[in-house]
Amino acid sequence: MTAVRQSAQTTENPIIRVRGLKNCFGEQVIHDGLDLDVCRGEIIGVVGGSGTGKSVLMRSIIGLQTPVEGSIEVFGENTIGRDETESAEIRKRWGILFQGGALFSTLTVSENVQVPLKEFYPQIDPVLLQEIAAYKVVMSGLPAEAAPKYPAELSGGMKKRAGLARALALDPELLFLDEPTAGLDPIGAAAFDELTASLQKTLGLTVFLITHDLDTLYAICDRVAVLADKRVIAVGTIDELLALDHPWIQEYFNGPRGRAAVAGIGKRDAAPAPLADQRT
Ligand SMILES: Nc1ncnc2c1ncn2[C@@H]1O[C@H](COP(=O)(O)OP(=O)(O)OP(=O)(O)O)[C@@H](O)[C@H]1O
Repeated sequence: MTAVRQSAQTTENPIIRVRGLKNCFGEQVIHDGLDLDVCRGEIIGVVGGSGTGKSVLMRSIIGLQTPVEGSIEVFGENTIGRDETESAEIRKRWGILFQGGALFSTLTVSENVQVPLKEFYPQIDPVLLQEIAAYKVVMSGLPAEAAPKYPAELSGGMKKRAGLARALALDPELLFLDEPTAGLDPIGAAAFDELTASLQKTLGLTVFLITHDLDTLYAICDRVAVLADKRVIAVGTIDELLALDHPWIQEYFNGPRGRAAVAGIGKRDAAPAPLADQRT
């Protein structure tokens, strides 16, 4: 890995530590010798061409994909090969927003948010459950009236926020977001970015964020990890990545869309949208 910025925190106390990861599907090798450290409290963007294995990496870290080789530690704990009780203890410290929100269509927003609470705290009082869910819904920028609605009654942006509310249900330390702004219009995407950044600051979250959205990378990511050639080829700030002479990195960040994203961030910084208006 070309670690263009390795702070002491990165090497001494990463919240996620991946070493020598290898993932295969049959003959197809997705990752080989992949290393990555995620620092506590950062928003790290994970980018790479389509099919480079960003989602498979996330699935490996959260235990949905068992690697062929390598080690993965989250919160300092090895996550591979743990029994159910041990892995549940680790799982309840993170929240996940899957692509598209992955809400249960037959449950209301409130009931969706209650799913992880019921899973980990089955004895919890039903009134308290409702109250926590209502709080998480509002925290995610949805109006309180969204709580009794079903996913089919929500816009795309509202579904993402509902998924985020569910991801925040257990007060996680670590939040995984898989392409959270995909399918949102630019205003909705910018609003979601603002929400992510604001929650990260307020709650002290670490955010692992897979995205193709250059605006998101420029607007809210502290560092970016680049996947190519079956591993993380570089990790650092965008400025640090731009200093690297790698054709994919140069094309990605310095191409027309990258330049447009830089110009757009200037405008966005000049006039941030108030959170109350970010309910797209
Ligand atoms: N369950 C699976 N079975 C077989 N192949 C899989 C499976 N999951 C992922 N793959 C393959 O692994 C590769 C990486 O997939 P992944 O979804 O991680 O890519 P990605 O970088 O997230 O892509 P995108 O940016 O398009 O979402 C792809 O070639 C995909 O077809």
